[in-house]
Amino acid sequence: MKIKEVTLRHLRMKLKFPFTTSFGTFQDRDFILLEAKDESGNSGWGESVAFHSPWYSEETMKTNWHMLEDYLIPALLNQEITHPDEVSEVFSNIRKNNMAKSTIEGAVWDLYSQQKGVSLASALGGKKSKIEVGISIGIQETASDLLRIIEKQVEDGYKRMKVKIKPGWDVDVMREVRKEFPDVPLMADANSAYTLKDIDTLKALDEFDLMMVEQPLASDDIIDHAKLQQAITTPVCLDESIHSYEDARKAIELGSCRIINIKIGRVGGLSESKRIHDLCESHDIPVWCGGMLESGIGRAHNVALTTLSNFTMPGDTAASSRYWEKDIITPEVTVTDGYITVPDQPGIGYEPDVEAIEGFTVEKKTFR
Ligand SMILES: O=C(O)CCC(=O)c1ccccc1C(=O)O
Ligand SMILES: [Mg+2]
Repeated sequence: MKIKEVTLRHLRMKLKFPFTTSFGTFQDRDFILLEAKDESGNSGWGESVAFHSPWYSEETMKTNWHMLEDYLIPALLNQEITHPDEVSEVFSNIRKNNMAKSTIEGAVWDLYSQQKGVSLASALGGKKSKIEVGISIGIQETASDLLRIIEKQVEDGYKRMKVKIKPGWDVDVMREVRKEFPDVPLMADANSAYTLKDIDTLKALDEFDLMMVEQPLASDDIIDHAKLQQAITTPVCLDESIHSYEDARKAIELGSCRIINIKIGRVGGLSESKRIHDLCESHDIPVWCGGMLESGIGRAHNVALTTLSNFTMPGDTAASSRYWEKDIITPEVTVTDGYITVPDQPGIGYEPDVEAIEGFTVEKKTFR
């Protein structure tokens, strides 16, 4: 296969509800959508999960646009590719910028599976026909607001509740949640809001029988997390700290976590996600698929990845309607009794809604 043409679009979509984490609040979602065309004129789609601002990681929508326009697209255009795993070789002399790389690699995976006539899920080696999903709930004004939201999500069937925490919104809040929902599968995500000085607070979370605490310490750390994991009974899950197979290998070797959240963009694409998945599987480390407030395109890639066997814990890939008044794929991603049915059509399995995409487009550029 050869990529003959790439179109970048800057989209701006309004989130239904503001989403607050320990590092800031998201209201609008600005992101890049990438369409790659092969020699037969088929289109493959990829989404950059980089945010407008460098809060979650150093990458932003603009750094991704720059990397794609000036390095990644020129490197890949007209190159003969027989398998998407080769994309990372084409980019091997370009350091990091994983979310930018993943944007175009995802589109190549979509094209590849269309050409093979199989779903992206089965091209990746996934076997599940439905996947179990949970939901991530941002920091609220009051604990009672949080409790009402959890009540609604439990009613809607979501399989586990993830509550965002930060200093001052942690132990007391989790205690209230546990009191009202003693049996609900529950976890907390700190997005790096703590240090080892807060060890007593983090130890106090052990009382709530959490499935895990996600990324409590620094976004680039695996040493202190290993110390923390020694000191608490709640399993530590790493998100921000894992950018590659090598990071995962070292974290497992050090005992920095017992669970890993895989985000396709953060690790540079689906091929690397699969390698991390396989490594974790061989070490009995369960994985789950994280979310980045994606539109339908990124969401479809997450659904496909989650069909791999070691995705044994519910991920953050909730229904399109949780985020958007109108998504950019048809059908939208829907959740029934906590499950998403995996599409079996070739490629990502959802149809990009080009009219809706054009409606959200702020800027567009085509490269040949
Ligand atoms: O619903 C989602 O897409 C996941 C929401 C979420 O938890 C999140 C959202 C923005 C940035 C980081 C994270 C995270 O998983 O840490
Ligand atoms: Mg997280």
